[in-house]
Amino acid sequence: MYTEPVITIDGPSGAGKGTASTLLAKKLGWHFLDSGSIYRVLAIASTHHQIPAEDEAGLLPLASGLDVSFETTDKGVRIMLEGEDVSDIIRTEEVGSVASKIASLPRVREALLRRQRAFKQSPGLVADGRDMGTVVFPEAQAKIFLTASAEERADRRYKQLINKGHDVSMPRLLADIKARDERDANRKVAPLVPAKDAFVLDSTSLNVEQVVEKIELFVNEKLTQVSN
Ligand SMILES: Nc1ncnc2c1ncn2[C@@H]1O[C@H](COP(=O)(O)OP(=O)(O)OP(=O)(O)O)[C@@H](O)[C@H]1O
Ligand SMILES: Nc1ccn([C@@H]2O[C@H](COP(=O)(O)O)[C@@H](O)[C@H]2O)c(=O)n1
Repeated sequence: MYTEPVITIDGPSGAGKGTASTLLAKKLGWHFLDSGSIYRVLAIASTHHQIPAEDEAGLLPLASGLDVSFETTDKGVRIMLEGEDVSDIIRTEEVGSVASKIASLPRVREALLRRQRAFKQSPGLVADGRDMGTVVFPEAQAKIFLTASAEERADRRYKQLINKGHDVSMPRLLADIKARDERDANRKVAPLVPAKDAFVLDSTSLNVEQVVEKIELFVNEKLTQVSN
């Protein structure tokens, strides 16, 4: 039976997954799923509704009925929560940290599965996250696990946030990233691990173009194997 092709790019925060996935999806003309943004939006919604990040039963209805939409505008894709544009505020490390606490709750993850799988549409999907290749799209034709040292990732995030006018402290950022890595990698459900059949790519000393080039080589090889 025909099924739309999927490329997954998983890895820790700041490894460059979103950057590489967006470029790849654009080149292929495929859809793109930034699954982390869904956890981040849920983190904002939990704050709006005053539900603590540990309250799984309280968060469950919020996760199941999350009123999030992705709207394409002149300023790129805007992420809307309950009609409000949250594209910028979801990017802070504080929101990432709450998202990572919420993401450790098994029933919340389960409730978000269908929403993520709905992104798999013709002509294909590039999906970025932590468990895209292991849990959400285990059938994906090409799986990449993109990583980089924590110091390099913190440095990239620092520059990104400073450019957006945020006030950030580098030692705090590095500590937050390490804490998030630890939580994501050690949770019981869908931990941050490379899929068995993933291409593991360390981008610490690679620029964006080099990363995309290596991913494209791997993807082309995989997609050719599938079509033969
Ligand atoms: N290879 C690279 N070299 C230098 N900077 C990079 C590289 N890849 C991405 N960046 C920059 O690092 C920052 C973080 O990248 P990006 O948002 O793609 O990471 P991510 O893995 O998707 O993070 P998260 O999972 O937290 O969303 C961005 O400012 C991006 O431009
Ligand atoms: N597939 C995913 C994607 C994300 N998470 C959790 O959300 C946090 C924020 O993700 P970003 O990619 O936007 O940084 C992340 O730290 C994870 O805890 C996830 O569990 N699964």
